[in-house]
Amino acid sequence: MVPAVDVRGLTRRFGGTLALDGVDLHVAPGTVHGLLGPNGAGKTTLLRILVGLVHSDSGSVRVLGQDPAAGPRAREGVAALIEAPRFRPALSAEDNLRMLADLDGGRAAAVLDEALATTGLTAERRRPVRHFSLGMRQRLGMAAALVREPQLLVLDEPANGLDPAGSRDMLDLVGRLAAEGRTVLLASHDMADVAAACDDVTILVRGQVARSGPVAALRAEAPAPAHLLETADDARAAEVAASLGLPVSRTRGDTRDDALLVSAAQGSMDALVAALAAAGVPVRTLRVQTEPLQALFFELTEPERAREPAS
Ligand SMILES: Nc1ncnc2c1ncn2[C@@H]1O[C@H](COP(=O)(O)OP(=O)(O)OP(=O)(O)O)[C@@H](O)[C@H]1O
Repeated sequence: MVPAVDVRGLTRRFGGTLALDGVDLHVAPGTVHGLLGPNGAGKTTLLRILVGLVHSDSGSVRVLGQDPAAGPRAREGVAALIEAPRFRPALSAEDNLRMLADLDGGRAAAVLDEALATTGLTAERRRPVRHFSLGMRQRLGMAAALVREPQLLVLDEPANGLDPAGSRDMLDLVGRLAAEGRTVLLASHDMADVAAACDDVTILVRGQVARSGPVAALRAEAPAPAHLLETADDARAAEVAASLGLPVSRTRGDTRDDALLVSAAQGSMDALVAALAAAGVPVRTLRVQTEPLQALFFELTEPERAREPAS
């Protein structure tokens, strides 16, 4: 099967900045692939190269088996939402879509209706876009990508500007598109979103791939996660944790100002809970505070900070 994205040794320099430095990226068809990285890591540059907006300096790039730099015909089947989409403010949502996608014919009307419905914009379709909020523009950007009926969707921070409900809807939409057999490559700063929505993830750091693989494998590789612990007697609980050699610090709790933070693997947490029970200290709350992917991300991007005890 032809990979949706096959990038090898990709390099791109802007003046003195090496934005991409020997990047390899493989995205299997029908999967959702997340691209994570701190500000300036090269995510947007990589996505822009994949859709032919920026050229590479060296390396090989194949998107749906084609070289995206070869021209628009080579990019058929690919649609993107990168940066704030631009629309004609005086035109309605549907007129903007019609114009952007250069739609005509019967099939086009059905595609347009479906794109508006999928992005939750049916009721707003006749409103001029100048009245749209940032989140509605983002949805319309997604609709504009969908009217092209892409096999591969390239999304740069698709939940940007969306409220929590909109952000959840966007994730659900990504899941539905993948279930239809489409491939999605999305850059995001939200680890929880990536962990929830993606099959695979690539972490870029300073233009290089720091890690790439299935989300489950990367989570398993993550350092011991921080657990939030609330008990009936935190002072005693801290002593019990310390006696087991577990790093413990104070933090703000879910239900009150004071709680404990214990960084340990699952097995050690099981032992702690048993020890607390034996010491007569009831546990009220115990949950993972840091998403494992986030812990791995911090270890890769800020190794000094990741090793500091939480305060
Ligand atoms: N057109 C450009 N001209 C000069 N430098 C650029 C250009 N585009 C990107 N860069 C630089 O390349 C590096 C990578 O930028 P890029 O936007 O790809 O990172 P990013 O991972 O998408 O960051 P963010 O999370 O902030 O969006 C940065 O140092 C940026 O300043």
